[in-house]
Amino acid sequence: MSNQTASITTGQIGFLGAGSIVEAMLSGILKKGLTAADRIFVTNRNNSERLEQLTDAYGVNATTDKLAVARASDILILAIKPKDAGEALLELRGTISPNQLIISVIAGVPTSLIGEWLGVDCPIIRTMPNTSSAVGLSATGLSANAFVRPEQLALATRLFEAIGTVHEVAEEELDIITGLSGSGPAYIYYLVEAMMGAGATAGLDREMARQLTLQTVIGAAHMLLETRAEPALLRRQVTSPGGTTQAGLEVLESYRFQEAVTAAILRATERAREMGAQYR
Ligand SMILES: NC(=O)C1=CN([C@@H]2O[C@H](COP(=O)(O)OP(=O)(O)OC[C@H]3O[C@@H](n4cnc5c(N)ncnc54)[C@H](O)[C@@H]3O)[C@@H](O)[C@H]2O)C=CC1
Ligand SMILES: O=C(O)[C@@H]1CCC=N1
Repeated sequence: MSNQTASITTGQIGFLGAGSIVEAMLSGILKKGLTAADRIFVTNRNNSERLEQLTDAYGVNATTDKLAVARASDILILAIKPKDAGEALLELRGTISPNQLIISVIAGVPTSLIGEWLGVDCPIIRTMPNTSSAVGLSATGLSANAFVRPEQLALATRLFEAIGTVHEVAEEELDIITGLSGSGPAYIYYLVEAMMGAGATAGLDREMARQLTLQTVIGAAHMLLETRAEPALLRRQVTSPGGTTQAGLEVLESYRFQEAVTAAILRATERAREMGAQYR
């Protein structure tokens, strides 16, 4: 089966911001053939070395002329930090027309505030992908404001479906999605760091500990997907009474592992809400 998807737009796609999430999205979008690299324009605050790096790696166009990119983009993807959003979008005031589609990946910042900064009633789709976009495995949530037409929502959905799964949600839920699956890859990497480190500390070759850990994570994810069984049931199937897993889980429980993970996700969600309010 081909990995390629038909091109989703003949127009120009601009990225305001050229950081980690943009690189992950570019990589996924181009791998899937969603559009030609020469239809993509990337811009950032003033780091021309970074722009050159993206041009070399992906063949996209890059410029520090943000206003030109904003004006010429049929789809403008906002990928700047929440703290920079106000300044950056106020700079674009007067350049955006209601015919353009704005897609934001900015954590915490509501569509109402983006529209206010841009000074125009335009279609805005707020999204929360994650960096697994680079390998076509993002878990993305998205929500459209009242100006988005059905075909624009369909286009954005196709764009994110090409780099992972998509859930359309109420806008308030995006803050939870930010804490859960936007930040989520970092929690998994943190666990993997600990597992690999423990394997090596206990005496395994580091590369072998890495391979065993990764295969364990992939295997567990596939078990959850393919059997559709509850994680608690799959956990019990691994846990022989009085055995090694029970001994290990008891230690995790003594460190309140589940409480820690729950608190982390709730705190990240709260932080998304704080950022939306803090930077307005
Ligand atoms: N990194 C991640 O896993 C994810 C990040 N996000 C969101 O994406 C946004 C970007 O995050 P990262 O890529 O991680 O950040 P980053 O720090 O790697 O990149 C930010 C980019 O914005 C540019 N920038 C700053 N001010 C600007 C301005 N005034 N005009 C134009 N460009 C400007 C910077 O030059 C840089 O290229 C954030 O709002 C974040 O919440 C969303 C999903 C996942
Ligand atoms: O850490 C952050 O704020 C961003 C949003 C989700 C992932 N990274």
